[in-house]
Amino acid sequence: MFEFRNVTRQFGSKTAVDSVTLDIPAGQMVGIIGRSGAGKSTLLRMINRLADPTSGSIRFGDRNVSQLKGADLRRWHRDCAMIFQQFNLVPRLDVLTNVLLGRLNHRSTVSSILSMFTREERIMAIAALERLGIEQTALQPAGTLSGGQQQRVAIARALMQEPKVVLADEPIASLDPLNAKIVMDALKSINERDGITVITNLHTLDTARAYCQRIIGMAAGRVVFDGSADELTSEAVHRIYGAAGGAELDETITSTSINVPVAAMKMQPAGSISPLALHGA
Ligand SMILES: Nc1ncnc2c1ncn2[C@@H]1O[C@H](COP(=O)(O)OP(=O)(O)OP(=O)(O)O)[C@@H](O)[C@H]1O
Repeated sequence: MFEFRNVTRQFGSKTAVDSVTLDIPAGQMVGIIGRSGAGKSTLLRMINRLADPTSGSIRFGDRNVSQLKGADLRRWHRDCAMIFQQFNLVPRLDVLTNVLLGRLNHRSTVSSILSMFTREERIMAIAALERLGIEQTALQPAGTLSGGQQQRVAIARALMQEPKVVLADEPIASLDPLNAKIVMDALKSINERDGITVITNLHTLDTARAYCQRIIGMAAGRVVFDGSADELTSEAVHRIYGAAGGAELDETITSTSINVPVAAMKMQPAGSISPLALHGA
């Protein structure tokens, strides 16, 4: 269970996250939506301690996440895996080794430096790749894979951590609709099958509606919506996307068109704007 209490993060005079108070029970799949600059990434980064709150606190069970240091912080990084828009793999290392790197926080420094992974860990890594449907890429350099495959490797690496929480920062923003669906299906499976809490930033409403049991809408650093897909009315959509700009907003422009048939996407004339180009609109 996460407890956010008046979490605020300032960068100079800019308030990126403004007094956020939330509870997230274990096992939820939560989508955070909002315009570019609404504070979504900063909120996620504070959970993973890539940024610290200027004030307020984030607790997970009996741990005060914002105060963890040393071995406790390393344990937190093990329990809280993060997936990024740009995958963050080591491109020249093979896929299997990239996945095995997810075990580093489980190991002593010496065995990590020597890359001494056990047979069990290698079997576990192959099983994770099989689960994501990319075991045939195990020996390829990660940098030679397509974006969708690389994101699946990143998810396999996250699974190797045996985390309690997976944070995903715009995990499908660089992907075509078919790969976006594969990656979101994988995150949903991690949530439903393994009971892992998943918190993901999404630029797009339709994805949040389709995959997340709970949607949190942010505007100008504040939570302006918190509810289910059914509760996300057009009035709520305007509160989330309109508050920052005031412009009239058509819900379709926040869509990845994850449900658009791939054939239809391919039929677009060269040079036309694909729905994906509208990310962050
Ligand atoms: N390291 C930083 N230094 C200065 N300002 C920052 C920093 N990180 C974020 N900001 C500012 O804080 C605000 C929120 O940024 P954040 O990246 O959290 O938004 P976001 O909703 O994730 O946007 P996007 O969807 O574009 O990633 C923005 O105005 C941004 O410019």
